Amino acid sequence: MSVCDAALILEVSDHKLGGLIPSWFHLVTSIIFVLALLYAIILHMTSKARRELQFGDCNLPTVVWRPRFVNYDTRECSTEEDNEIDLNDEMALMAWAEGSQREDNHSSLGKKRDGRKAMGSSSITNILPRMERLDGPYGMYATVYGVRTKVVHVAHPVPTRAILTGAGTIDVADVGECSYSRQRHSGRRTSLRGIISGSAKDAQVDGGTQPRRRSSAARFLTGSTKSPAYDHFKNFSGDGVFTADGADWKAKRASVLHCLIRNSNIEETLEAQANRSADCFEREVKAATLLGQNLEKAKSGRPSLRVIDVVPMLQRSTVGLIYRLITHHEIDFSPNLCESMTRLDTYASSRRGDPPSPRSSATSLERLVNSETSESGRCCQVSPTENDLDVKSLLPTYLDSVTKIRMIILAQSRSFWYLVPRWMYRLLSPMYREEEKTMKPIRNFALQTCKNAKEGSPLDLMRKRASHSGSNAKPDLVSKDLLDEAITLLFAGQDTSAATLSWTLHLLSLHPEKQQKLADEIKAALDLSDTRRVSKNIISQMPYLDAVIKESMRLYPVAPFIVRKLTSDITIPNDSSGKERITLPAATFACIWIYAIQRNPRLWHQPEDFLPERWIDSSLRRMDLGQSEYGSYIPFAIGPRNCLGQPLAHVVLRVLLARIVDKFRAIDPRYEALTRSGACFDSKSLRMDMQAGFTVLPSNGLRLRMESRL
Ligand code: HEM
Repeated sequence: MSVCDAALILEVSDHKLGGLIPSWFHLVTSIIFVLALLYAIILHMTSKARRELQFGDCNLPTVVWRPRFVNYDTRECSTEEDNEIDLNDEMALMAWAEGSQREDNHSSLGKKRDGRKAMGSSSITNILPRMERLDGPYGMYATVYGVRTKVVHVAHPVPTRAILTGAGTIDVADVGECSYSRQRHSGRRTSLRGIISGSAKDAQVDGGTQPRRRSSAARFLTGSTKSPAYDHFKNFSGDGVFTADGADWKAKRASVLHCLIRNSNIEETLEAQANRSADCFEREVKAATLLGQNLEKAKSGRPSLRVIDVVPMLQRSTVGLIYRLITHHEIDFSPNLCESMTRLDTYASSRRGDPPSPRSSATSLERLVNSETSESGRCCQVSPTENDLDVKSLLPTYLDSVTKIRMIILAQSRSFWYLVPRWMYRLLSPMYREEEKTMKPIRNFALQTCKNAKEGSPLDLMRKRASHSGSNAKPDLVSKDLLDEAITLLFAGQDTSAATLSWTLHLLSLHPEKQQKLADEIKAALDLSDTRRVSKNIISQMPYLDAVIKESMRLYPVAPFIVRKLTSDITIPNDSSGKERITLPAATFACIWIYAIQRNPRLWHQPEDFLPERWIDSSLRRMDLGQSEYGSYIPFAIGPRNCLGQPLAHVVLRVLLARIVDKFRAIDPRYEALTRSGACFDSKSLRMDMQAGFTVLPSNGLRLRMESRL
């Protein structure tokens, strides 16, 4: 029955009743009718999409997923709850540890989170049990998101390879025996048997004897794209290389690679800059520890354990690194020691009633930090220029804002607003207003970065290339393309490295014996160099360092999932029979759960354990099917849109971690208290939650005691 029919019936009955039905009644009934009709249309579309995924060639268990009417929740940033126990207070910690032993609830600290968890980390951490329950081919399942957006969830290397690189897809034109499109990957190929069975066991490197496709067809391409799955990033990174698509992306990626990564002296620059960032981190940790100890003494008269949150310190040192790399503007972003000491001095004097003497205290702290810092750990403090001051003053709000924007963007993609047109989101959503407010400091910082870029620096070189110069931009103006790229590179270069190092320190603090093993390896390697600076050459002599970083990125890939939209049907063999096929239909979104692939028990032996040895010990290596099947370990993604900064990250992570572990012992006070109390506990229970952003940091920071090794 149409709306007109309904109106006619109402009119007729109204006529019969002699016009007794009031006009508001007509209005209300019509509205109800239209809404019911709309609902029926939505139901029809949703079930059609569901049928497409559930039956036919796709054949996946499918659930309908309703987006939430949520706004971004600022409580995500709150640290109050985790500060319930003062980690600086030894007595409180011991009481907690003893209490935990009695109640066996030592996981409560750092784990007690309410409904907020449901927004982000739980959907990442629960993905494997959900897949297990639904039992689809390769563990895949599908969701209809909103009305008819089809999403396939993947945590297995076979569909992952097919989606991200095009490898392992079946030529649908072939009948009878299956033939497979395959590609070279880092010089090796996966075996057909492995692909068919879906088991990594059989997917060893082979000699490439399987049939190859003769004609060049779209199937050799990846068959997937980022657009429009990443449109909700557009307000953040605009048309930078991360979000651009098609020819624009190709030109931008080529430009960034040319100007930043393939720069002739990038290796030396990177090594020097990474060591400089390590110097800054070291100085900051020492200053914060001393400052905190003095503050505590001034407050209570007794010494404290001095636990510090290392996440913002790592963020400052990594943002300094990427900033210097892309601008050639020499600056470090450590907070001013004098200012901090002045604050402490004023506080102490006000308690004593003395007049404050900021200068003497500031100088003494500076002297103390420098005296405790080895030759290599001293930052060269050049007198700041106006440009330095400008960009330094923007840094604190910049870092707060990038931390927050990660959560806003994720919240938006999981909300109702993701499904409506962008203009509607901009006009009506309070989340958009929050997003805009958060973007202002990010744009200001990136703008200042572009302005400070020196002649010959990567940003300056990009400014002169067609890909980034903008159509009408005057040479002295910053084009939108360049600004977008600066936002992209500053974020991609900083957030990912800081987060990876945070997770690595977190895991090492929960495994002191492995930390010691690493420190011994670093010491042996650095003892051979007179400066104690880490070079690429030294890195190559530290296999355990490499293994620790790999293992930490396996357990905590900082981009826990990535999304693509399929541009053509993707047909792969079904894992149960190998002869049947599954076709993921074009226009479907694929969510590749990197976090879940890298913890998949089908691929990894003791998947939840922190076991760096698995990367070195040949007998352990053999137990990990994931180590030999391409697509099982993908913290940097694979395919044409893999991480562009991977070569940089490789050096930065190793130099920084080696320098940090060489200087400090990272101690988790909770682990220490539980050990001292004699409790029997599993260190996994002390692992931090992940903050719900599109990249993941430890929720509520990472509070450690950084004890000097010297
Ligand atoms: C621990 C360090 C890093 C990790 C784990 C990491 C991880 C990733 C991942 C998983 C992607 C794919 C994202 C997606 O498809 O949604 C990606 C893309 C990207 N990464 Fe990284 N990254 C790291 C460091 C860096 C650094 C240091 C830079 C640059 C200076 C960088 C620049 C980029 C860019 C520009 C892209 C987009 C590439 C494109 O779409 O063509 N990354 N990264």
